[in-house]
Amino acid sequence: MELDLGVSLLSEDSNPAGSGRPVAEADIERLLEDSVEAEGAPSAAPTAPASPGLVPGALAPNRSLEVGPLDVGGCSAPARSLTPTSPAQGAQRQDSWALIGLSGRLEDLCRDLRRSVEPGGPAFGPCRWQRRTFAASSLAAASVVTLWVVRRRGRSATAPQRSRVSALAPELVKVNEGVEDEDQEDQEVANARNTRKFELWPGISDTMVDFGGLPIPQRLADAFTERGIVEPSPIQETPQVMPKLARGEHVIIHAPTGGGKTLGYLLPLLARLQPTMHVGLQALLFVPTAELALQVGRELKWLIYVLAGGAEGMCWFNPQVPQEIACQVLLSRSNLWDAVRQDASIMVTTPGLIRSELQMLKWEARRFSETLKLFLASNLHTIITDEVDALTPLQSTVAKGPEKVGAAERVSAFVLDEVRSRYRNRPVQLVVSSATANSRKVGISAGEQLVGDRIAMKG
Ligand SMILES: Nc1ncnc2c1ncn2[C@@H]1O[C@H](COP(=O)(O)OP(=O)(O)OP(=O)(O)O)[C@@H](O)[C@H]1O
Repeated sequence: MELDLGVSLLSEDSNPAGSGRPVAEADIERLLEDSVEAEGAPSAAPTAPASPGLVPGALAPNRSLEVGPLDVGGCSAPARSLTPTSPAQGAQRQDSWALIGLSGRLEDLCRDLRRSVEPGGPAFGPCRWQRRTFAASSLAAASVVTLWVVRRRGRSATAPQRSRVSALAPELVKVNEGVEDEDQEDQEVANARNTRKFELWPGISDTMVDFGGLPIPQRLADAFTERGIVEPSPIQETPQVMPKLARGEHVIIHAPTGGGKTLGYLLPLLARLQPTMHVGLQALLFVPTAELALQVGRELKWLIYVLAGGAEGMCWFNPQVPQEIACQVLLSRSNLWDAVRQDASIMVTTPGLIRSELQMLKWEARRFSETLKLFLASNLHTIITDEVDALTPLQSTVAKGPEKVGAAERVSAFVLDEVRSRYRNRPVQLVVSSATANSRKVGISAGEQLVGDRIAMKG
């Protein structure tokens, strides 16, 4: 990890040449100016005291605010004096700086910044969604990043660094020093990055019974009994599977063929379907072949039928949606547009199909490409890759053609990029299932490659 991450973070929004170029003093100045100009009406009056050195209330025109000097990852900004030209600008600037003094905001900001510099983390997302706060507090935020990166390298911030940050915003130093245990911090950061807590089974008022650590509605347990499913299979009752999936954590499920992996990932997925405000998939499920897509689709449709309360039932998580359209199995490119039109919640498909559609749209119709991006990313919270060994480049030597090589990763990366850049860095749960018992190692490393984390599980 580079020490100048803070600088890149600053440059992401402000630097048209993209990240990486050191931020010039003019960029920092422009960020501060932008934050004043872009905010329009003054923000709500801050309820906590402003940072030391700031007088409460608006900065009067011609009254100066002293900032710096600051050294962020090798880019030094000398002390400057910012002078508002109107009372409104003064009020906004004062509010912006006062935001730095709000410890709740600060904790959020610091957490997001830590997340963004975590290796493999969703780089730069927070700059966009926290633009207001971030732009307003760029100088201080960059200092936090610098401090934190120094901590990650096992060294303390230098005394001059500390005193500069402490002079600028003492609360930032406190927040940084508040976390003593690095392991605990890492765990916290990883959890915050990966998980998104949902109410399970929203809209279902049945009694819940336990199935492998996951509460399931009584109506489903009864239907299982009729099918001869009276207790969870060994992989289904492994604590690392359904309870973790229900919490939104990434999981690699590895068990021999017929071990019950499919049900193991489908139940938590169904439990996590949410009422959504707008159009778009909630879960994308990749399988290597059309036959498998049909098989998984059939299982999903049966589960949805039972959960919806039989033939006439609507979707439990959104009573305005008929159960027939909740899950779509995509077997041809035209099916994809049916799924978009019908606003499916779960799509089961082979990644090659979506990939070829995306490629076509790139050349043919940017307008449709926007629609598809919206459909794929606006509500997405889960990507499941079944039979991962058959879908990754680790198998590329035996793959039949370029379309099969890495399509799952490419589509996942495409969708994740969309989610990160447009939807406030919303975490997406990644689930990987591998059945090839005699190539456990391949399955796990392929899974890790897709999930982007070292996660192994017993099973
Ligand atoms: N707990 C259970 N008790 C009894 N039968 C089960 C249980 N869980 C799943 N099954 C049944 O076992 C069969 C195989 O399950 P499933 O398809 O989920 O296995 P899998 O591990 O996903 O296999 P594959 O690797 O082939 O995808 C299915 O018919 C399913 O309905």
